[in-house]
Amino acid sequence: MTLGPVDSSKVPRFAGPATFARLPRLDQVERAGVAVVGVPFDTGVSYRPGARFGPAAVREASRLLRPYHPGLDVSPFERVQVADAGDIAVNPFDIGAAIETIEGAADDLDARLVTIGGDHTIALPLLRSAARKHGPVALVHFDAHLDTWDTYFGAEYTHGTPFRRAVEEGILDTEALSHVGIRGSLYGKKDLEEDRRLGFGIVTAADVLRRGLDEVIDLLRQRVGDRPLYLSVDIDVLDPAHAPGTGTPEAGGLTSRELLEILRGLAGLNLVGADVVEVAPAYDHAEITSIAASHVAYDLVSLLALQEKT
Ligand SMILES: N=C(N)NCCCC(=O)O
Ligand SMILES: [Zn+2]
Ligand SMILES: [Zn+2]
Repeated sequence: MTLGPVDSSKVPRFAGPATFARLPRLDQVERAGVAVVGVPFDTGVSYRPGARFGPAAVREASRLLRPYHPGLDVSPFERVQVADAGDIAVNPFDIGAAIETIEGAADDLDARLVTIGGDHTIALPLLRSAARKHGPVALVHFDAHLDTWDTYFGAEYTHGTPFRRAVEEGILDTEALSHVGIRGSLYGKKDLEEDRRLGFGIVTAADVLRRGLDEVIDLLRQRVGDRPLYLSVDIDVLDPAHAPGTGTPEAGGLTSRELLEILRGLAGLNLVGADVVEVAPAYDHAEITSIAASHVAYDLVSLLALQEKT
């Protein structure tokens, strides 16, 4: 038996504290198989700040999530105990210290994690922790941006550089790395050359439109195979119409429907952890972005739940 969300037919959805999907806190359950954890950190951003308020906004926007996922035919919170592990208390003044804290907290949490950011810097310590448990992991990275740049103002640990650091550290399986949703201006053609040299394959936002969802899903599944897989979702992979509340928006992105369909197409892969990052609520309107992110997180939880034997 699992302890599920607060029953919305008994306690109105808009009442009470906002845990993710109104789930129990981690300290209210004996053990969780899947934990949703927040990382309120945005010291790594290159443009608009504000993703430190992402976890709180996504939890608020998650009040309307219901317990059955028809697209994946699963009741995730029955299939596995899911709990909200709260926020990791990270140092907002010291990026290195924050990275260390995130890595340690992820190691200590005895559950598969869906992490809510926070800016994209946080993917690096989360990948380190995943690789410590599973060995180098495959990555499907949804983003408008490559995030394989080298440095900003001489800084190595930023939201534009986590995946280059991860390849350098040997924590990614370089046979199985994909970006999805890439678009927008670059610093130069060499950005793409270096990204390819690191081992990444790119599905651009235009590819999603022109090649279509099924072909894209097939390609991603083939590249991942049965390797342990980490999914990282930068909410700016969505078009600014679908996610205005983010720090580095780029025109011409995916719809939330396309993103959710691709995620569902990855069901059955050996998912070991996931994040959704870069929600900056100050630029949001009518919770458009945080609702999209809460649905992404629900799909990620559901994908993890599906892997549990019944
Ligand atoms: N990870 C995100 N969202 N953005 C990276 C943008 C890096 C840049 O300013 O060039
Ligand atoms: Zn991005
Ligand atoms: Zn990113």
